[in-house]
Amino acid sequence: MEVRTRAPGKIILSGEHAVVHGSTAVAAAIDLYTRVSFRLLPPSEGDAGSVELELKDTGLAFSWPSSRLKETFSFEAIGPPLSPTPRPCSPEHSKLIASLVEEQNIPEAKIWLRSGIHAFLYLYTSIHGFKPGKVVISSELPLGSGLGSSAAFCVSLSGALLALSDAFSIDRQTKGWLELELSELELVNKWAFEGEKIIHGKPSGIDNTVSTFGGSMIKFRSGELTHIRSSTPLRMLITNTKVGRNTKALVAGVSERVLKHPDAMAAVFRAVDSISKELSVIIESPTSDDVSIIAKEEKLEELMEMNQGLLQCMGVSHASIETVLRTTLKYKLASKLTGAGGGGCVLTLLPTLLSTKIVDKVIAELESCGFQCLKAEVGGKGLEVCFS
Ligand SMILES: Nc1ncnc2c1ncn2[C@@H]1O[C@H](COP(=O)(O)OP(=O)(O)OP(=O)(O)O)[C@@H](O)[C@H]1O
Ligand SMILES: C[C@@](O)(CCO)CC(=O)[O-]
Ligand SMILES: [Mg+2]
Repeated sequence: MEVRTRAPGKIILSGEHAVVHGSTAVAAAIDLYTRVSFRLLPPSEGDAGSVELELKDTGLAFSWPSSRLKETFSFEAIGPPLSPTPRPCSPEHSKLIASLVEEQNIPEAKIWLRSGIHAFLYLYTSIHGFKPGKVVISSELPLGSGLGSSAAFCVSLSGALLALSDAFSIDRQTKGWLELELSELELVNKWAFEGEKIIHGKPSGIDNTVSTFGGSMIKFRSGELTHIRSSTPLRMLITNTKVGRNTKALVAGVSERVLKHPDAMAAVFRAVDSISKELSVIIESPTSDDVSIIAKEEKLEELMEMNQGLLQCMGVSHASIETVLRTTLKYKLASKLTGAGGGGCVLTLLPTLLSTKIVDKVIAELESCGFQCLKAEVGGKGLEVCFS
């Protein structure tokens, strides 16, 4: 039996980084997905089989003989890797996994894949031990660009692994895409969070939570999710600066600034918290006509600009992001970075009454700078599962 899963990426409308330090953030799923297919392989005679991973986006495939995994994890200090409940990857466990990743000779140019492969091995062996199996992963999301590719990777992977485990009492004969029960989604989210810890270092959990549960829009603070409903659909342009960056390093950079300037940074995080709270109230506020829609969108634009200013204070903007901000401002459009920053993606609010002609002009100018503009629906389903 094979299981397929898909989990969405996300945009953060306000509160990235500050959310790691306890502030409120507002985010939504987008309709770009990471997809996983997984099947357990029958061991052949005289051979215990292998755990195989194919990463379609990079054209790379990896394989670990089950016997090699067994031998590595026989190290007494960590005990068997199988775990019925989500738990963090201990430093000893992490060292053993790092040695298994090391053996794979990942090309130097793709060394950034290491953390994802590390998370894969941790989740696979924790949920299925050394059982041979094959996992194939592909994504519509740009990787390492602020749209939550790491969370979509961990959620779709955890969902697929759990769907073929004893942890789920799901009817595997049902055809088509299924949404899981709340308790099953919660379990997926917890495992995905452990995977995100391996990739991000110190994640807030917002990305995996949005990817797991989806919904129209969410407010997130200290692990708590509240669904909010936008009274008018928001149109966002996503511009990928194509400048590569790494969330773990950016999150660590902000923590260093907190150590150096604790009072100033606490004030910055408080300001972000207020912005996110106000943003969520405005998003939910009813609109009756064009005048009230324009007023609402102007407030949202101002809050996005204020949040961007504070992200600059945190040291996570980038010259490429500033170029996008300057370009969209020429058309009186407000933008902010989304996700970890340092390059990656920028959000621009496209007001409801903005003409298609202007949108096309902005996109053409941004693309002439070498950036890539993406159109994505804001809000949508979280993790889905399909058996075949
Ligand atoms: N489809 C995929 N195939 C292989 N590895 C992936 C895939 N998606 C994510 N990854 C892993 O996640 C890492 C990118 O995660 P990172 O958190 O830096 O960026 P992001 O999640 O796209 O952005 P943000 O965290 O700002 O939303 C990659 O380096 C890789 O290890
Ligand atoms: C930068 C950050 O706030 C969002 C990354 O999408 C990190 C996190 O919350 O885990
Ligand atoms: Mg990430």
